[in-house]
Amino acid sequence: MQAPADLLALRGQIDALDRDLLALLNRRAQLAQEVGELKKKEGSVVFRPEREAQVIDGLKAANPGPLKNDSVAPIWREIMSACRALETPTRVAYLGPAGTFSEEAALGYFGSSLVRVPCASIDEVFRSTAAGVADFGVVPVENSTEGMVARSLDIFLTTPLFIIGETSLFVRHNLLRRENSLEGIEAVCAHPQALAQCHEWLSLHLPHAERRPVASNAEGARLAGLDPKLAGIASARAASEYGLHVVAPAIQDDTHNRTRFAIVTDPHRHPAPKASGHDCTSLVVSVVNRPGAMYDILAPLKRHGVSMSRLESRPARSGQWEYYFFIDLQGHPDQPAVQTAMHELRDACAFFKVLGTYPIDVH
Ligand SMILES: O=C(O)C(=O)C[C@]1(C(=O)O)C=C[C@@H](O)C=C1
Repeated sequence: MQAPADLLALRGQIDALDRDLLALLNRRAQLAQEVGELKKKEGSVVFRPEREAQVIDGLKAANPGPLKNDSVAPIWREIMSACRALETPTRVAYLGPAGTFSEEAALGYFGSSLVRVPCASIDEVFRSTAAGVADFGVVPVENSTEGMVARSLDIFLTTPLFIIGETSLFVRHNLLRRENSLEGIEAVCAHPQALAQCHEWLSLHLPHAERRPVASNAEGARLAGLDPKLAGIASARAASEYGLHVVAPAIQDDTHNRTRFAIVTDPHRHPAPKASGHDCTSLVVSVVNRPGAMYDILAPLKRHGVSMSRLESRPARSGQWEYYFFIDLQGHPDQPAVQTAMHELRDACAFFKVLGTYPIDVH
Protein backbone atom coordinates (compact mmCIF):
# COMPACT_ATOMS: atom_id res chain seq x y z
CA MET A 1 0.00 0.00 0.00
CA GLN A 2 1.19 3.50 -0.83
CA ALA A 3 2.25 5.56 2.26
CA PRO A 4 0.26 8.79 2.72
CA ALA A 5 1.71 11.89 1.03
CA ASP A 6 2.44 13.59 4.41
CA LEU A 7 4.55 10.65 5.57
CA LEU A 8 6.44 10.52 2.27
CA ALA A 9 7.17 14.24 2.48
CA LEU A 10 8.46 14.00 6.06
CA ARG A 11 10.61 10.99 5.20
CA GLY A 12 11.98 12.90 2.24
CA GLN A 13 13.09 15.67 4.59
CA ILE A 14 14.67 13.11 6.96
CA ASP A 15 16.57 11.53 4.03
CA ALA A 16 17.90 14.92 2.96
CA LEU A 17 18.97 15.78 6.51
CA ASP A 18 20.66 12.39 6.92
CA ARG A 19 22.76 13.16 3.84
CA ASP A 20 23.71 16.54 5.32
CA LEU A 21 24.56 14.84 8.62
CA LEU A 22 26.70 12.28 6.80
CA ALA A 23 28.59 15.02 4.98
CA LEU A 24 29.13 16.87 8.28
CA LEU A 25 30.24 13.70 10.05
CA ASN A 26 32.75 13.01 7.29
CA ARG A 27 34.12 16.54 7.64
CA ARG A 28 34.41 15.93 11.40
CA ALA A 29 36.19 12.61 10.70
CA GLN A 30 38.68 14.37 8.39
CA LEU A 31 39.46 16.90 11.14
CA ALA A 32 39.99 14.04 13.61
CA GLN A 33 42.38 12.45 11.10
CA GLU A 34 44.32 15.73 10.97
CA VAL A 35 44.41 15.82 14.79
CA GLY A 36 45.71 12.23 14.61
CA GLU A 37 48.54 13.30 12.26
CA LEU A 38 49.50 16.13 14.65
CA LYS A 39 49.53 13.75 17.60
CA LYS A 40 51.69 11.28 15.67
CA LYS A 41 54.24 14.04 15.00
CA GLU A 42 54.24 15.04 18.67
CA GLY A 43 54.34 11.39 19.76
CA SER A 44 51.28 11.94 21.96
CA VAL A 45 48.38 9.59 22.68
CA VAL A 46 45.12 9.56 20.74
CA PHE A 47 42.51 8.85 23.44
CA ARG A 48 41.77 11.98 25.52
CA PRO A 49 39.02 11.16 28.05
CA GLU A 50 38.93 14.73 29.38
CA ARG A 51 38.37 16.14 25.85
CA GLU A 52 35.61 13.58 25.12
CA ALA A 53 33.92 14.45 28.44
CA GLN A 54 34.11 18.18 27.61
CA VAL A 55 32.65 17.62 24.12
CA ILE A 56 29.67 15.76 25.61
CA ASP A 57 29.18 18.20 28.51
CA GLY A 58 29.27 21.14 26.08
CA LEU A 59 26.73 19.58 23.72
CA LYS A 60 24.36 18.71 26.55
CA ALA A 61 24.51 22.31 27.79
CA ALA A 62 23.80 23.60 24.26
CA ASN A 63 21.09 21.06 23.42
CA PRO A 64 17.81 22.87 22.55
CA GLY A 65 15.79 19.57 22.30
CA PRO A 66 13.54 17.80 21.50
CA LEU A 67 16.44 15.28 21.48
CA LYS A 68 16.79 14.20 25.13
CA ASN A 69 20.08 14.96 26.88
CA ASP A 70 20.32 11.25 27.80
CA SER A 71 20.55 10.50 24.08
CA VAL A 72 23.33 13.03 23.45
CA ALA A 73 26.11 11.16 25.31
CA PRO A 74 25.68 7.74 23.57
CA ILE A 75 25.34 9.34 20.11
CA TRP A 76 28.52 11.40 20.49
CA ARG A 77 30.42 8.57 22.13
CA GLU A 78 29.78 6.56 18.94
CA ILE A 79 30.79 9.48 16.73
CA MET A 80 34.03 10.02 18.67
CA SER A 81 34.64 6.27 18.72
CA ALA A 82 34.44 6.17 14.91
CA CYS A 83 36.67 9.27 14.60
CA ARG A 84 39.19 7.86 17.10
CA ALA A 85 39.35 4.60 15.11
CA LEU A 86 40.53 6.63 12.09
CA GLU A 87 43.41 7.95 14.22
CA THR A 88 44.42 4.59 15.76
CA PRO A 89 42.77 1.30 16.86
CA THR A 90 41.63 1.20 20.52
CA ARG A 91 42.22 -2.29 22.00
CA VAL A 92 40.11 -2.90 25.11
CA ALA A 93 40.38 -5.83 27.55
CA TYR A 94 37.36 -6.86 29.65
CA LEU A 95 35.91 -9.90 31.39
CA GLY A 96 34.54 -11.98 28.51
CA PRO A 97 33.32 -13.97 26.70
CA ALA A 98 30.95 -12.10 24.35
CA GLY A 99 27.76 -10.89 26.03
CA THR A 100 29.07 -9.96 29.51
CA PHE A 101 28.11 -6.73 31.27
CA SER A 102 31.81 -5.84 31.21
CA GLU A 103 31.69 -5.99 27.40
CA GLU A 104 28.59 -3.77 27.47
CA ALA A 105 30.44 -1.30 29.74
CA ALA A 106 33.44 -1.30 27.35
CA LEU A 107 31.18 -0.59 24.36
CA GLY A 108 29.27 2.09 26.27
CA TYR A 109 32.47 3.89 27.27
CA PHE A 110 34.63 3.54 24.13
CA GLY A 111 31.84 3.19 21.55
CA SER A 112 31.63 0.23 19.19
CA SER A 113 34.68 1.08 17.04
CA LEU A 114 37.06 -0.83 19.28
CA VAL A 115 39.17 -3.97 19.11
CA ARG A 116 37.75 -6.45 21.63
CA VAL A 117 40.15 -8.32 23.92
CA PRO A 118 37.89 -10.63 25.99
CA CYS A 119 39.67 -12.13 29.04
CA ALA A 120 38.92 -15.15 31.26
CA SER A 121 39.22 -13.29 34.59
CA ILE A 122 39.60 -9.85 36.15
CA ASP A 123 43.27 -10.71 36.83
CA GLU A 124 43.78 -11.36 33.13
CA VAL A 125 42.25 -7.97 32.23
CA PHE A 126 44.93 -6.29 34.36
CA ARG A 127 47.67 -8.57 33.00
CA SER A 128 46.73 -8.08 29.32
CA THR A 129 46.66 -4.31 29.76
CA ALA A 130 49.98 -4.27 31.64
CA ALA A 131 51.55 -6.48 28.96
CA GLY A 132 50.37 -4.16 26.16
CA VAL A 133 48.06 -6.77 24.56
CA ALA A 134 45.32 -4.18 25.18
CA ASP A 135 45.59 -0.40 25.46
CA PHE A 136 42.88 -0.20 28.13
CA GLY A 137 41.14 -2.53 30.58
CA VAL A 138 37.58 -2.32 31.90
CA VAL A 139 37.11 -3.76 35.41
CA PRO A 140 34.06 -3.80 37.71
CA VAL A 141 34.72 -2.03 41.02
CA GLU A 142 31.40 -1.64 42.76
CA ASN A 143 27.79 -2.81 42.58
CA SER A 144 24.90 -0.91 44.13
CA THR A 145 23.43 -4.11 45.65
CA GLU A 146 26.48 -6.19 46.47
CA GLY A 147 29.03 -3.49 47.29
CA MET A 148 32.63 -3.53 46.18
CA VAL A 149 34.16 -6.07 43.82
CA ALA A 150 36.83 -7.37 46.17
CA ARG A 151 39.10 -8.92 43.53
CA SER A 152 39.44 -5.66 41.58
CA LEU A 153 40.16 -3.63 44.72
CA ASP A 154 42.77 -6.14 45.90
CA ILE A 155 44.58 -5.95 42.56
CA PHE A 156 44.49 -2.13 42.66
CA LEU A 157 46.78 -2.25 45.72
CA THR A 158 49.71 -3.60 43.69
CA THR A 159 48.99 -3.07 39.99
CA PRO A 160 51.24 -0.68 38.04
CA LEU A 161 48.15 0.37 36.03
CA PHE A 162 46.14 3.48 36.87
CA ILE A 163 42.56 4.61 36.35
CA ILE A 164 41.79 7.08 33.55
CA GLY A 165 38.00 6.81 33.44
CA GLU A 166 34.82 5.39 34.92
CA THR A 167 31.50 4.25 33.57
CA SER A 168 28.42 2.71 35.14
CA LEU A 169 25.72 0.46 33.82
CA PHE A 170 22.18 -0.48 34.84
CA VAL A 171 22.44 -4.22 35.34
CA ARG A 172 19.32 -6.16 34.39
CA HIS A 173 19.68 -9.87 35.02
CA ASN A 174 17.54 -12.27 33.02
CA LEU A 175 17.00 -15.99 33.45
CA LEU A 176 18.05 -17.63 30.17
CA ARG A 177 17.45 -21.14 28.94
CA ARG A 178 16.98 -23.31 25.83
CA GLU A 179 13.35 -24.14 26.81
CA ASN A 180 10.98 -21.24 27.40
CA SER A 181 9.89 -22.61 30.82
CA LEU A 182 11.00 -22.87 34.45
CA GLU A 183 10.19 -26.61 34.54
CA GLY A 184 13.09 -29.03 35.00
CA ILE A 185 15.87 -26.55 35.73
CA GLU A 186 18.44 -28.43 37.86
CA ALA A 187 21.11 -25.74 38.15
CA VAL A 188 21.48 -22.02 37.53
CA CYS A 189 24.97 -21.08 36.31
CA ALA A 190 26.18 -17.49 36.75
CA HIS A 191 28.91 -15.30 38.20
CA PRO A 192 28.73 -15.37 42.04
CA GLN A 193 27.81 -11.63 42.07
CA ALA A 194 24.82 -12.27 39.78
CA LEU A 195 23.68 -15.25 41.86
CA ALA A 196 23.84 -13.02 44.95
CA GLN A 197 21.99 -10.16 43.23
CA CYS A 198 19.12 -12.53 42.30
CA HIS A 199 19.04 -14.37 45.63
CA GLU A 200 15.40 -13.58 46.54
CA TRP A 201 14.00 -14.34 43.10
CA LEU A 202 15.85 -17.68 42.94
CA SER A 203 14.70 -18.65 46.46
CA LEU A 204 11.09 -17.93 45.51
CA HIS A 205 10.92 -19.36 41.96
CA LEU A 206 13.64 -22.02 41.82
CA PRO A 207 14.14 -23.05 45.46
CA HIS A 208 15.44 -26.53 44.57
CA ALA A 209 17.80 -25.58 41.74
CA GLU A 210 21.51 -25.66 42.53
CA ARG A 211 23.23 -22.25 42.27
CA ARG A 212 26.43 -22.97 40.36
CA PRO A 213 29.07 -20.21 40.35
CA VAL A 214 31.00 -19.86 37.06
CA ALA A 215 33.63 -17.40 35.78
CA SER A 216 31.17 -15.03 34.08
CA ASN A 217 27.47 -14.69 33.29
CA ALA A 218 28.20 -15.16 29.60
CA GLU A 219 29.95 -18.46 30.47
CA GLY A 220 26.77 -19.46 32.37
CA ALA A 221 24.69 -18.61 29.28
CA ARG A 222 27.07 -20.62 27.08
CA LEU A 223 26.69 -23.66 29.38
CA ALA A 224 22.88 -23.24 29.41
CA GLY A 225 23.01 -23.37 25.61
CA LEU A 226 24.67 -26.82 25.80
CA ASP A 227 22.43 -28.49 28.41
CA PRO A 228 18.60 -28.15 28.71
CA LYS A 229 18.76 -28.86 32.47
CA LEU A 230 20.81 -25.71 33.02
CA ALA A 231 19.78 -22.05 33.10
CA GLY A 232 21.97 -18.95 33.07
CA ILE A 233 21.60 -15.44 34.43
CA ALA A 234 22.81 -12.84 31.96
CA SER A 235 22.02 -9.89 29.73
CA ALA A 236 19.45 -9.93 26.93
CA ARG A 237 22.43 -9.57 24.54
CA ALA A 238 23.84 -12.85 25.89
CA ALA A 239 20.46 -14.51 25.15
CA SER A 240 20.72 -13.66 21.46
CA GLU A 241 24.46 -14.47 21.43
CA TYR A 242 23.80 -18.05 22.66
CA GLY A 243 20.34 -18.63 21.09
CA LEU A 244 18.46 -18.78 24.42
CA HIS A 245 14.99 -17.69 25.59
CA VAL A 246 14.60 -14.98 28.21
CA VAL A 247 12.45 -17.17 30.50
CA ALA A 248 12.15 -14.45 33.15
CA PRO A 249 13.32 -10.86 32.59
CA ALA A 250 14.79 -8.50 35.22
CA ILE A 251 15.09 -11.01 38.09
CA GLN A 252 17.57 -8.92 40.14
CA ASP A 253 16.33 -8.20 43.67
CA ASP A 254 17.08 -4.47 43.38
CA THR A 255 15.47 -2.78 40.36
CA HIS A 256 18.05 0.05 40.51
CA ASN A 257 20.97 -2.38 40.36
CA ARG A 258 24.01 -0.54 38.90
CA THR A 259 27.62 -1.59 38.44
CA ARG A 260 30.47 0.87 38.27
CA PHE A 261 33.53 0.06 36.16
CA ALA A 262 37.02 1.58 36.14
CA ILE A 263 38.97 2.11 32.92
CA VAL A 264 42.64 1.30 33.51
CA THR A 265 45.79 1.77 31.46
CA ASP A 266 49.59 1.70 31.70
CA PRO A 267 50.99 5.08 32.89
CA HIS A 268 54.16 4.47 30.83
CA ARG A 269 52.08 4.47 27.65
CA HIS A 270 49.30 6.89 28.58
CA PRO A 271 49.51 10.14 30.58
CA ALA A 272 46.99 10.94 33.31
CA PRO A 273 43.99 12.82 31.90
CA LYS A 274 44.15 16.60 32.26
CA ALA A 275 41.48 18.37 34.31
CA SER A 276 38.09 18.35 32.56
CA GLY A 277 36.25 20.50 35.11
CA HIS A 278 34.33 17.54 36.63
CA ASP A 279 36.95 15.13 37.90
CA CYS A 280 37.49 12.44 40.48
CA THR A 281 40.74 11.28 42.08
CA SER A 282 40.87 7.75 43.52
CA LEU A 283 43.30 6.84 46.30
CA VAL A 284 44.04 3.86 48.51
CA VAL A 285 45.57 4.53 51.92
CA SER A 286 46.18 2.79 55.21
CA VAL A 287 46.78 4.24 58.64
CA VAL A 288 48.38 2.78 61.74
CA ASN A 289 45.67 1.30 63.96
CA ARG A 290 45.44 3.90 66.80
CA PRO A 291 42.82 6.27 68.23
CA GLY A 292 42.06 9.22 65.95
CA ALA A 293 43.61 7.60 62.86
CA MET A 294 40.42 8.01 60.84
CA TYR A 295 40.21 11.66 61.88
CA ASP A 296 43.76 12.20 60.52
CA ILE A 297 42.56 10.98 57.12
CA LEU A 298 39.49 13.18 57.04
CA ALA A 299 40.94 16.37 58.58
CA PRO A 300 43.07 17.50 55.56
CA LEU A 301 40.03 17.11 53.28
CA LYS A 302 37.89 19.24 55.58
CA ARG A 303 40.66 21.86 56.00
CA HIS A 304 40.95 22.36 52.24
CA GLY A 305 37.26 21.97 51.35
CA VAL A 306 37.73 18.82 49.26
CA SER A 307 34.64 16.57 49.03
CA MET A 308 34.86 12.83 49.34
CA SER A 309 32.38 10.85 47.24
CA ARG A 310 33.40 7.35 48.36
CA LEU A 311 35.08 5.68 51.32
CA GLU A 312 35.36 1.88 51.40
CA SER A 313 37.44 -0.25 53.72
CA ARG A 314 39.04 -3.57 52.98
CA PRO A 315 40.92 -5.79 55.48
CA ALA A 316 44.71 -5.63 55.01
CA ARG A 317 44.93 -9.40 55.68
CA SER A 318 47.72 -8.81 58.19
CA GLY A 319 45.71 -10.45 61.01
CA GLN A 320 46.01 -7.16 62.95
CA TRP A 321 42.56 -5.66 62.25
CA GLU A 322 44.24 -3.25 59.85
CA TYR A 323 42.41 -1.85 56.87
CA TYR A 324 43.00 -0.23 53.52
CA PHE A 325 40.69 2.67 52.71
CA PHE A 326 39.63 3.33 49.14
CA ILE A 327 38.82 7.02 48.82
CA ASP A 328 37.35 9.02 45.92
CA LEU A 329 37.97 12.76 46.09
CA GLN A 330 36.11 15.22 43.95
CA GLY A 331 38.56 17.27 41.92
CA HIS A 332 41.89 17.01 40.09
CA PRO A 333 45.43 17.34 41.55
CA ASP A 334 45.90 20.37 39.23
CA GLN A 335 43.63 22.25 41.67
CA PRO A 336 45.79 23.70 44.50
CA ALA A 337 43.29 22.73 47.27
CA VAL A 338 43.19 19.11 46.07
CA GLN A 339 46.97 18.97 45.74
CA THR A 340 47.59 20.36 49.26
CA ALA A 341 44.96 18.08 50.82
CA MET A 342 46.60 15.07 49.10
CA HIS A 343 50.07 16.07 50.39
CA GLU A 344 48.79 16.36 53.95
CA LEU A 345 46.90 13.10 53.63
CA ARG A 346 50.03 11.35 52.36
CA ASP A 347 51.92 12.56 55.47
CA ALA A 348 49.21 11.13 57.75
CA CYS A 349 49.20 7.67 56.12
CA ALA A 350 51.39 4.59 56.49
CA PHE A 351 50.51 3.61 52.89
CA PHE A 352 49.34 6.00 50.16
CA LYS A 353 48.75 5.25 46.49
CA VAL A 354 47.03 7.37 43.84
CA LEU A 355 44.93 4.99 41.73
CA GLY A 356 44.11 7.62 39.14
CA THR A 357 42.44 10.89 38.29
CA TYR A 358 39.78 11.05 35.61
CA PRO A 359 36.62 12.79 34.35
CA ILE A 360 33.45 11.84 36.25
CA ASP A 361 31.15 9.61 34.19
CA VAL A 362 28.90 11.68 31.89
CA HIS A 363 25.60 10.06 30.95
O1 LIG B 1 40.43 16.22 20.07
C1 LIG B 1 41.15 15.23 19.90
O2 LIG B 1 42.22 15.09 20.52
C2 LIG B 1 40.75 14.17 18.95
O3 LIG B 1 41.52 13.27 18.69
C3 LIG B 1 39.36 14.14 18.42
C4 LIG B 1 38.42 13.29 19.26
C5 LIG B 1 36.99 13.55 18.69
O4 LIG B 1 36.53 12.76 17.88
O5 LIG B 1 36.41 14.58 19.06
C6 LIG B 1 38.78 11.85 19.14
C7 LIG B 1 39.55 11.20 20.07
C8 LIG B 1 39.94 11.81 21.35
O6 LIG B 1 39.77 10.92 22.42
C9 LIG B 1 39.25 13.08 21.62
C10 LIG B 1 38.49 13.71 20.68
